[in-house]
Amino acid sequence: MNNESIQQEQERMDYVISVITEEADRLKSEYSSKLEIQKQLLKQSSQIRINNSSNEAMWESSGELREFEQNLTIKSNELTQVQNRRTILEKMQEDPYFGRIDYHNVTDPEAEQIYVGIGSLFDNNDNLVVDWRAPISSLYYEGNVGDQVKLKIGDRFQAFEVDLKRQFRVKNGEIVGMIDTDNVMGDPYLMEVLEGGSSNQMGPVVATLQKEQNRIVRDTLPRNVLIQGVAGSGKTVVMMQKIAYLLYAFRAHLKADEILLFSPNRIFQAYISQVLPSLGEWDVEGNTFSQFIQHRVSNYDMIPSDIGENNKFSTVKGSSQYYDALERYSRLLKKKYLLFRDIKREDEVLISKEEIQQMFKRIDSKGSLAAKLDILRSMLMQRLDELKIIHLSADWVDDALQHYGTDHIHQFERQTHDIVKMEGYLRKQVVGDAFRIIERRVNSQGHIRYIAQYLHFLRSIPQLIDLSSFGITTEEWASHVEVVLKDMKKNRLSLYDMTGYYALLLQMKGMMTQKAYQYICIDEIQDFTPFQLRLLKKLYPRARYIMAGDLNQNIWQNNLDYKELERILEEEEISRHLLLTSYRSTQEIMAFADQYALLEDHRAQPIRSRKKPEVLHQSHTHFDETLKSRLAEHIGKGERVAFLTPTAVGLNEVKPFLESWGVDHQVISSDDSIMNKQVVAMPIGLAKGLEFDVVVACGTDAILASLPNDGRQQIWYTIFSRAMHQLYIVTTDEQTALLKGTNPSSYEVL
Ligand SMILES: Nc1ncnc2c1ncn2[C@@H]1O[C@H](COP(=O)(O)OP(=O)(O)OP(=O)(O)O)[C@@H](O)[C@H]1O
Repeated sequence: MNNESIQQEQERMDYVISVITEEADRLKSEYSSKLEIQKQLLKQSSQIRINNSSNEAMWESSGELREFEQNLTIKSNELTQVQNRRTILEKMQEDPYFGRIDYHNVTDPEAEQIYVGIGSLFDNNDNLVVDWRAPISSLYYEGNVGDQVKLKIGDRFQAFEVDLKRQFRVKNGEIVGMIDTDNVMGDPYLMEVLEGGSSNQMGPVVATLQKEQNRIVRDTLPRNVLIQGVAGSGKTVVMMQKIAYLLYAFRAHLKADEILLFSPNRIFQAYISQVLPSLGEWDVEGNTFSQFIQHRVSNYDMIPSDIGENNKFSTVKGSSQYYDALERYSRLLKKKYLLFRDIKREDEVLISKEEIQQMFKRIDSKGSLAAKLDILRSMLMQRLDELKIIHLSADWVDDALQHYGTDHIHQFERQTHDIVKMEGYLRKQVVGDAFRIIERRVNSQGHIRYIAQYLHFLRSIPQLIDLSSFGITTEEWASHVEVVLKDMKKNRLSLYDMTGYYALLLQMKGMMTQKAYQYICIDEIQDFTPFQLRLLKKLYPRARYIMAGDLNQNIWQNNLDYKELERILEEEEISRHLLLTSYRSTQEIMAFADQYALLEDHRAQPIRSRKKPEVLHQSHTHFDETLKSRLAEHIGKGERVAFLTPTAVGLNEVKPFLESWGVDHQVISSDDSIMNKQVVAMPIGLAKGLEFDVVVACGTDAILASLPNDGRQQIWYTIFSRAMHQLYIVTTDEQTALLKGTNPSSYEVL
């Protein structure tokens, strides 16, 4: 590339930056004046009062208030839009675009040119920068020089030929690298990005998004999408870019808060939290499934769980059979087994549970259990109205009247000028006050013993599910229910029971008000149980599902297979993609890790090479010194190092080493930690989806032996594939079971 072209490109970039700065300055003052208006409106809103001097005045003033509130919402949306655009412009001032494409329409030889960046920019009618998500920008991702690419522009397909593909590397508005790429060279900037260091936060990947990834990002037709792929193949990257793409492509109909994104844990959630904002998309709701359920069952604490603690009981509770059992049980509840409690005023039974049971039986409803319970609720409210009339002359009302303050009585007297009427009013008030709380309880179905009902459901499981197919005897199940009961008494529930309990609540209470998400995006889908997914489908039946996962990383042994997934999504179309190129780890790391992969056809195709993984035996005398000196080298280069163990128990082996070494480090053993140190130690359950420059895989054979056989390979595969550049494996001794069956030429022994 000659200096003249670099200079020309820099001149153009300088001009583009000046246009960006102009728009940014204009928006700055627009923002200030809009903010001022907003403040004024807020001030006014606090002064508005509903005029209730007459019905007419009340209607009029409440209409005004509504109009005022609408206006306020519009203004606040405008303010957010301006602010979002300002943030994008701020980023573009530093790095206005990353690519240029020269092309022509095959039916028209006139040459065209676009510059592609994270946002669009216009100078009068000139499109100085095209958003990476615009249809024409696909040429940057799909086209190599000389290629013909068919694109759907508007509603028709057109074919384009790429004449030039230029990539820029820009720092603070200066072009520091510029390359014209062709088919032969591949993507040199991609290699540069991949050779770079890892970070505490994932960034957007728009400049080097690959063709196969771009296709998935832009494929919006199918209702449901499943992105499968080997570790580090960019499943998360694609999912995040796809969300940003959807928000651009359907901006007229889709708002960011209509997308719900599930992450495997909160540490990962923090890791990806900046990707969408840096693409100009805020407000996508992120959640872990545990948080999602805990938020809905707030009266219980969730018992934390670790890999290997999942036992045969959780397998049952995560299964589709358990969900079927719950639905059958709910149908049975329409006829019998519902557990009610008396409706009482203090100690006095107003409506006994037997009476409620009779009322429920009398309801002839063809609808759901929830609908039948809703009818019951109305009947109970009616009954309470009758009881209120009866209670007007009750002794307890007489007693209450004795204790009424004289001021209160005088006030009524003044209003009525009639002693008999006054007493009537007072009695109504006393009864009304006493019944209000009872009515509220009935309204929220407080007469149903939900917790007891869930326990009853648990106890009924042997009649509803063939437990022997899960290797469980009826006696074992019964003693397990006792354990759950003990936990419930301490206000604790496992994720599995909390989910089951919530699903049963939904059957009884109906769907309650659920937000209408248009898209549910699930990363690490293999970590979900069939039960959890059926619950989500029940909650959001009309949502489209975008899912990413890798069965080789099924460390929780949740028994989800993709056939089951189709059934759960009710045979709706699922567009499947398989990504095999590994962008994260080197060829040597993946060659080693692949020996632990269960799926034959999911073999990684890495594109970088470095050193083979190195094995260190703890029993060797120089173990400590060797490991320390190796790691010190990495740390000196600014690389991030993670000690990863199969379970939290494994951390006990790592801690003494790190403490005696004295290196600044962080031991992460719970989901709510913030990862911020260069050296960390954590169990793999918390490192799902993360990556580090260097991984030290630790875990003695004793820990391994405590894990169920089935999940071990997936655990090791997941641990090894977190490493980008270098992998160390620490074993207890030379005869370790861990390396049995692996090819000795795939690693070095230190
Ligand atoms: N096209 C790309 N350009 C640059 N980097 C990429 C690209 N695709 C993926 N990467 C990088 O590869 C790494 C792995 O990506 P990502 O985490 O999305 O993979 P994954 O398939 O979700 O992995 P896992 O299943 O192990 O969680 C990240 O550092 C990501 O930034």
